[in-house]
Amino acid sequence: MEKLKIAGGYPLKGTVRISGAKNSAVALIPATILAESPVTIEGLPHISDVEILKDLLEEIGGNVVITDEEMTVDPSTMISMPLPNGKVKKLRASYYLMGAMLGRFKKAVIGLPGGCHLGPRPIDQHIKGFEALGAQITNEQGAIYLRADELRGARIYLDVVSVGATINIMLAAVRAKGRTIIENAAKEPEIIDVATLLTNMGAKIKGAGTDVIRIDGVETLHGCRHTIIPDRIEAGTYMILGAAVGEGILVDNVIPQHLESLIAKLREMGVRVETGDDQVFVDGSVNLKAVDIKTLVYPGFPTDLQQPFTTLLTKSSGSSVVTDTIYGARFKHIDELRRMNANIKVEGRSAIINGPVQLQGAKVKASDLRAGAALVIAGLLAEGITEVTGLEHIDRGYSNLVEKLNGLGATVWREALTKEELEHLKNT
Ligand SMILES: CC(=O)N[C@H]1[C@@H](OP(=O)(O)OP(=O)(O)OC[C@H]2O[C@@H](n3ccc(=O)[nH]c3=O)[C@H](O)[C@@H]2O)O[C@H](CO)[C@@H](O)[C@@H]1O
Ligand SMILES: C=C(OP(=O)(O)O)C(=O)O
Repeated sequence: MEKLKIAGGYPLKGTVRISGAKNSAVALIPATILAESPVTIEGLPHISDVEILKDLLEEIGGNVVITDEEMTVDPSTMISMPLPNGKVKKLRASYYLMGAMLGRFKKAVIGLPGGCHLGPRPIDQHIKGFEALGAQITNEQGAIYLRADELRGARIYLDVVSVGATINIMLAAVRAKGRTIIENAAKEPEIIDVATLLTNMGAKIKGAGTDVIRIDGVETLHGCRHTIIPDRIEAGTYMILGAAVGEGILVDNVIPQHLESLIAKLREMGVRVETGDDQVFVDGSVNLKAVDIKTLVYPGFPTDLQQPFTTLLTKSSGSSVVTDTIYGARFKHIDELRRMNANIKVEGRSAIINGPVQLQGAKVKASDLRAGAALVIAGLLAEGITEVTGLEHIDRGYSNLVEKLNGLGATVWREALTKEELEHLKNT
């Protein structure tokens, strides 16, 4: 196991290129199960979620080849192998195996998903959708058993706007008989990306990106080639970092429209942000004003940027309030930021940040992926050396992090944990 060491307190500048979106990749890869011939996905991020999904597709008999940023999946030899335990527990998106295997094989056994611990993360809306399509579902010892004689299109109203449920229902419904209508669907760009892949595979989908999606089921789906959209959360993380320690950072390969809520907030703080067709320039060498943020479903401020943004607010003058309406307990990074001298209080679903403070280097632990991003930015802002453990979380979602940061002039490196540190981590 390793830790990340960061020599903080130095300004960064230069260009960083954003990788393909994690939250698209982790749905596109399971979607390949639905095809009858090979599918190639381009622009893959180098992240552990992708590696685990590759292994899971191989476990069910798929032939998967990855060369750098491209994955080709031949799904023709796949079978509906039960996956009740093991690697499915390591990521959230293993729930997409349910929709895809139900769509193709009309049966699946998938262990309940893992992913970031952000408080309760139920999948009742996924189950409600599959049942409406005609599946019988039971939960036995932590695994979901799904079976259908046939899938029939249905009108499904989501009680909660859910990215995962919207995509999962879409995955099953493309192979159902007749029309499915998903109402109160989520509108995140990753949903459009998955619908684009499925459409290129021969599916009939209208309305992805709006809150009503119509799917007309088809008999077969075929292979195709697809390029993943840029990761708006990775891009947003580097934009926040640019505002925190940047003296001019160009974030390249980004769709600026996907980040309008963040751009508006950065400008409200006084940060200079300029947008091009597929680039965003951020200059943070200014005094930052305190602002409030409230996370919302897309196109509102993304919950996945809340934690990194909290770090930025430690540098701004005044009192800022961050409210997470999606995950009310997504504040595990706060205790670690406090160790680094941040002045933050948590009250219910909100964190109140008083700034500016000069963060100090410390030994901290990432409890989840974006907590990790928050601590890395804190380490770059802090005086002295910061050591971040819990890298397995960061590796789930940040492609080539060390290389990208050092490319901007940072001094960041990975180091093996000592025996004492390993022992200490086991006991905490
Ligand atoms: C792999 C992936 O794409 N992960 C993203 C996805 O997670 P995920 O798809 O798990 O998140 P959802 O959009 O489903 O969750 C949104 C809210 O709905 C609730 N809910 C969800 C499903 C359900 O059946 N019942 C229910 O009550 C959740 O507890 C949460 O409060 O969207 C989240 C919200 O933008 C992001 O933080 C995650 O990065
Ligand atoms: C919460 C996240 O991921 P996941 O849903 O995969 O746990 C995230 O990407 O911030």
